[in-house]
Amino acid sequence: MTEVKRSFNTMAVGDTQAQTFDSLGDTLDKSLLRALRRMGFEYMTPVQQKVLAELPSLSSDCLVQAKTGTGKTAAFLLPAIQNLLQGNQPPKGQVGILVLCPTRELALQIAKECDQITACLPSKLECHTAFGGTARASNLQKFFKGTPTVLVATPGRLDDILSEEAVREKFANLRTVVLDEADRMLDQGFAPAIHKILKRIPPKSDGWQGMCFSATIPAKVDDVAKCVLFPGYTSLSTIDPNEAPTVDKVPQYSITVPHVRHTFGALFALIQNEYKQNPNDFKVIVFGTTANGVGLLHDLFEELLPEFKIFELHSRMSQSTRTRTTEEFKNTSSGILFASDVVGRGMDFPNVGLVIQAGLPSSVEQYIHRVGRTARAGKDGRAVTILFENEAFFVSVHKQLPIQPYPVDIISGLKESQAVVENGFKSVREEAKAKAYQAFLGYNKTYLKKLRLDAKDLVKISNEYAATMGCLEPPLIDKKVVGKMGLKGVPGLRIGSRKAE
Ligand SMILES: Nc1ncnc2c1ncn2[C@@H]1O[C@H](COP(=O)(O)OP(=O)(O)OP(=O)(O)O)[C@@H](O)[C@H]1O
Repeated sequence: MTEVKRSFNTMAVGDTQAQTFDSLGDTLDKSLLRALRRMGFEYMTPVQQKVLAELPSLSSDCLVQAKTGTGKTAAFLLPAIQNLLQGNQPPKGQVGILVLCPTRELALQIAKECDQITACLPSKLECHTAFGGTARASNLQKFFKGTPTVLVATPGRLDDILSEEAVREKFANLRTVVLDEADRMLDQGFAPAIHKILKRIPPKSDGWQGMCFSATIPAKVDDVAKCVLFPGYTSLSTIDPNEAPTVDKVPQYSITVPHVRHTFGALFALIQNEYKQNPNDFKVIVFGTTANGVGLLHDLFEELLPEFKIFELHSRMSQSTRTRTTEEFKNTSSGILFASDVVGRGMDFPNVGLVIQAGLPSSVEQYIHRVGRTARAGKDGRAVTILFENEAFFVSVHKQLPIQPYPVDIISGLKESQAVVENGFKSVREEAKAKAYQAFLGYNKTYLKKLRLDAKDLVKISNEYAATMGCLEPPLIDKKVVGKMGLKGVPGLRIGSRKAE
């Protein structure tokens, strides 16, 4: 196999010059070094250098923060695997390293990197995955038949399979637990599953190593992280507290359009303008706010931009299609991916040159992680966020983000681009529009205060959004859904079943 040199040698750790992995002959097993060379990893990235040099021992507990796309995956896999190789292998068939991460796509990506890192070991070190959307029974059968020394899992499925005693027994000799995207793993969404998992694996007092990694570590995560870290754990960061938390190499811009309906036209004009400036290997991710909103953008832009390869990735797709599309977009040299936050964190799509966020990001952390899908592994990238007036507070509130107004005038040409968009919408299915309309209402309902809107205004702008899509009247919404959204009695909604239409 040829060696591809993908070097981070320009990235020093503070004042220290980047070092080669080969200089770690005393720390890392020769087979791991050989595999790293094969992967094209010659120099350590700052976070890899810090972890491998500054951890008191390879099995020490740690909380590690480093910017997106700077090699955190290898930074946790290498010490954990090396620790096993130093005589700490669990008995055959037992799980030694458990990695928890938020999405299925990320679990597969981490498992792939683990396989690459262990590829030159004299005997195979198996890495298994466990995540939802796949056949539970056949997955478990593979797990029991094989020797899953490493398991990369999402919390829901792991919690589910740990209800079986035979599965729990596989964890009796655990050496390391990693929380990748630790802040996400410990937030309200995942924390209940994580706590249940922690009750079902051996207690922390058994001495397993805890490792928490993320590009964003809010102060409060420190408290929660303690459930996997012993007091006195090592805290490492490659980010200066006065520095912007996003990758320095990414110029970040925003475009504020007067009304939400202009978001489509602005996105169309922006893509065209960016393509004009950088036509070679034009590889872009456009993040939308909801899965159905992303589905709609995908359907629309497939009509509007037939000359581009268009992809979509969101939670309303089957797992097999998600996995296939992830691989295709990883391997393509150009194309536009319309995505929801299922790929907002951790995913490594090589050579994405531009990230666009259409609509309000759900949090500043989410913004930072999405921007981090570009400028990875030392490459360049750009990021543009399109907001409508009520959403523009995002830029003024988060002054730590180096966001500038987009340097090209998109607004004065909006009329023409809107006309093209409205024409494109004629070919989009009514069902896709209705779903996007409902998702738009639901998403923005949770941000009413920040958007400085009341429920009545929200329905009004949602109906304008529907009109832009070419809906002659607002799509019907089920009475139950309206109740769940807390919009009962708000004027302007059309209540009823779409099935009956
Ligand atoms: N030492 C290295 N030399 C060259 N390339 C590297 C090195 N370490 C990692 N990479 C590459 O850099 C890219 C980003 O790595 P990785 O996905 O681990 O980043 P990350 O810090 O975990 O990002 P995120 O915060 O988005 O999860 C990957 O393509 C990976 O193969």
